[in-house]
Amino acid sequence: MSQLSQQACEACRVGAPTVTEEEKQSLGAEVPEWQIVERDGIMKLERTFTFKDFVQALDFTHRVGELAEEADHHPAILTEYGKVTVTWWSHKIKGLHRNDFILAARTDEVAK
Ligand SMILES: C[C@H](O)[C@H](O)[C@H]1CNC2=NC(N)=NC(=O)C2=N1
Repeated sequence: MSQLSQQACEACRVGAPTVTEEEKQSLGAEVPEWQIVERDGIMKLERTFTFKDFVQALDFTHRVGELAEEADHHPAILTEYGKVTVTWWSHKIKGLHRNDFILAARTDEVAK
C-alpha cells in the first residue's frame, strides 16, 4: 500500500463511521508524532511544530492551508511565534476519519 500521505482522501459524508480502535492504532503508527486528543467530546489528531520565528511559522501555516484547500478538508491551526499547532478531525462526523490521518501525513510532508 502506498505511503499514507499519497493515499487518496474519500468523500467524508454525514453518517460515515469514525475510525475503529484498531484503525487508530494502525493509522496512528504511521504518524507517530501526532497525538489523539479529545476536545469537547470530539476525538482529534494534533501535533505542534516548532520554527525559528514567526515568519517561518506563518509560511508553514500557509502551506498547510494550501493542502487543506486542495483536499477540501480543513484543520484548526494555531500559529504563534516559533510554533504552529495543527489539529485534524472531520466536522461532518464529529470525530476521526481515515482522511484525518492522511492529511496529518501530508502535513508532515510540508513541514520538511
Ligand atoms: C462544504 C465543504 O466541502 C465541507 O464543509 C468540508 C469543508 N472542510 C472540512 N474539513 C473538515 N475537517 N471536516 C469537514 O467535514 C469538512 N467539510
